[in-house]
Amino acid sequence: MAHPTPPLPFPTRASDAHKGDFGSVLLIGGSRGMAGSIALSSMAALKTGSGLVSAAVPDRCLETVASFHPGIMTLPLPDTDDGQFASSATLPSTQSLNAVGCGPGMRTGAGSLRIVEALLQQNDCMRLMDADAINLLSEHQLLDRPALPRDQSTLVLTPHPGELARLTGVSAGDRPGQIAAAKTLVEKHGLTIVVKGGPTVVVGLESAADNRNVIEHVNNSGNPGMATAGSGDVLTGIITSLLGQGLSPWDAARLGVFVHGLAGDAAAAKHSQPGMTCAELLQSLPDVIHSL
Ligand SMILES: NC(=O)C1=CN([C@@H]2O[C@H](COP(=O)(O)OP(=O)(O)OC[C@H]3O[C@@H](n4cnc5c(N)ncnc54)[C@H](O)[C@@H]3O)[C@@H](O)[C@H]2O)[C@@H](O)CC1
Ligand SMILES: Nc1ncnc2c1ncn2[C@@H]1O[C@H](COP(=O)(O)OP(=O)(O)O)[C@@H](O)[C@H]1O
Ligand SMILES: [Mg+2]
Repeated sequence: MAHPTPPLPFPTRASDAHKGDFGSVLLIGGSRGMAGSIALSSMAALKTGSGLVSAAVPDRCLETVASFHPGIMTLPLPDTDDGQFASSATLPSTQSLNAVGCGPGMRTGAGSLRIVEALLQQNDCMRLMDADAINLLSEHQLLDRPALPRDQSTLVLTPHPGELARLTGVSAGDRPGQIAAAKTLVEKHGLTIVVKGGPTVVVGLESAADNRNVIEHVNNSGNPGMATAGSGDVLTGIITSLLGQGLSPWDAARLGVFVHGLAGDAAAAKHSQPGMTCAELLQSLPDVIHSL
């Protein structure tokens, strides 16, 4: 069946390519009770082409996350008795990484705060913040801190309307107001924001370096069957994977939401909108990439 046109082609592979050509990415998050979230992100990164995928998780979640997929490498960080990052947890070195995705299922304790604060400083690395990483930006007004590096053009945020309401103060029901508030943040910090929903809108800068023109892109794939737990965690992995494969934040965000929506459409066609879950969304990724 014909599908909508992708905003750009999916990265292709040279015949002599090796895994180092497709990026090493790190997903940070999860907590006891929400280990599935970061596992979903990690599996989505693997299924959209990342060469190497590691998940940094609270120590006691390691076996759970590792057992979801044999391709996921795991990195245990110190944790609290209730299974979230402890205040002694630090951001792993980003030096050998091509992209980092942070936030799903992480909760918002002291360790998570430390990690997000450190990640904000790493503007030489492609980064995505979702879910609790965004909630920490809101709770502690981290984007307003004087120590924030001015250039955040390597940062992508993927809030759902509830998270964007916390970040901007504009209520989740006011879609035009939310998009306008996202544009203001983009203009101020140079970052890219994926305003999730039906349809998802990507807001970014025309040219991150020297041009402050804010532009938007409305995604044309996806369906309400995707309003199911874990859908957004899958998107986190997809966009992080594409960032790690060398796409710009603007391209990774646009292609990522397109592929995610297309996988949602394939999952709904096979399993129905009410019947599809994040598992079918994830499983559909290889087929839809094949169809591009
Ligand atoms: N398997 C897992 O471990 C899962 C873990 N998850 C994690 O659970 C934590 C909490 O995330 P949630 O997103 O559930 O909780 P939130 O409290 O952030 O979001 C839910 C609230 O946001 C508002 N909201 C969300 N979407 C909206 C929309 N389209 N229109 C209007 N209002 C909207 C509503 O007020 C809703 O009650 C995060 O860390 C997340 O990553 C979820 O991703 C679900 C799956
Ligand atoms: N009505 C809808 N139409 C299209 N896509 C939707 C719809 N509702 C939700 N989605 C998509 O599903 C995902 C939900 O993300 P999120 O709320 O973060 O889920 P979770 O945190 O449970 O993983 C987003 O990518 C969003 O765009
Ligand atoms: Mg989410």
